Amino acid sequence: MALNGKTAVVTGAAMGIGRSIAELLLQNGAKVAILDMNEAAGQSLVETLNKEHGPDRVLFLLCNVESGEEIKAAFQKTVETFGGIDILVNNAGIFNEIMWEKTIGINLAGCIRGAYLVIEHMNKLTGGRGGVIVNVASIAGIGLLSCCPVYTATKHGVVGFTRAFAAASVASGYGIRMNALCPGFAQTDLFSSVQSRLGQFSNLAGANQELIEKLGVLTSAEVVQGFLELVTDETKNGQALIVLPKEKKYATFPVSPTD
Ligand SMILES: NC(=O)C1=CN([C@@H]2O[C@H](COP(=O)(O)OP(=O)(O)OC[C@H]3O[C@@H](n4cnc5c(N)ncnc54)[C@H](O)[C@@H]3O)[C@@H](O)[C@H]2O)C=CC1
Ligand SMILES: CC/C=C\CC(=O)/C=C/C=C\C=C\C=C\[C@@H](O)[C@@H](O)C/C=C\CCC(=O)O
Repeated sequence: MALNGKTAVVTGAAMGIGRSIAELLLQNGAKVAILDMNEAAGQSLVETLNKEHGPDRVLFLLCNVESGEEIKAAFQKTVETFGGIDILVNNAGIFNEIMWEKTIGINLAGCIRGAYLVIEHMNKLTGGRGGVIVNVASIAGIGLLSCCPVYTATKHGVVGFTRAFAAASVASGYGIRMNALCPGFAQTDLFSSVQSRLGQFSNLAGANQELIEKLGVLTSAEVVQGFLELVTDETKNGQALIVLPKEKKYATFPVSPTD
């Protein structure tokens, strides 16, 4: 899929990894709707991006991904403004083992909510032109992080959802691909706040620090290297792309237990 002239929606894009994804999409000729619950950061980013990329290519929409109504309204506004939705990036996420139900509601349910609500705009069976969804998961969606069982569960959930949705979409003829981006640690506000939000297993902060030192820390700009491949390469569906400071690789999964 060539990006020039396509329309993308990126959740949680006012800052961090989502912001870098929005910038990359704009640099490649796409129009972008930035959805976020941080209105001040979102508005300020749109002013900056309008100056860099010209008017009428970026839209900020206040949206909490915990609300299906707000996501639905934001998608509708995007379609009215840009004429459709070709790409959805479910990026909004939090790290909070103390408020663990909220973590599930945003990281996992928010992703499912976004995907199910964008189907009506993309589904080839109902007049849509197809599209691609990228879910921002984490390496914690492939392996474990013992300091944060809930965060780990949400990201494993996102990877499982991605693989099953991708297969279901092919089997149903929707014309919608879905892939997961799985970065290691990245220098963002979420990363900086981890120590104060560990909750039940805050005793394992030291082990987490050792893992951070072992794996290294990415910049947001480095994280999104590989993102374009998941969007543009039509052969990529149901894939999970791991991004670390020194390598990028696709995750491999065990064969079906029933084979
Ligand atoms: N920073 C890291 O080390 C890693 C982050 N990730 C994932 O990347 C994604 C982005 O994380 P970061 O950029 O690090 O975080 P961040 O905290 O820097 O940015 C997250 C953005 O999402 C927005 N947001 C949060 N809750 C929201 C909600 N309910 N509705 C709408 N917007 C909401 C925030 O306002 C913020 O603009 C998350 O899904 C995170 O789990 C994955 C691997 C590593
Ligand atoms: C603490 C979370 C901070 C930021 C968000 C995030 O998603 C970061 C993920 C970064 C790296 C995850 C690495 C996971 C690696 C595992 O697959 C194993 O290779 C690690 C093996 C043992 C770790 C044992 C332990 O966690 O104590």
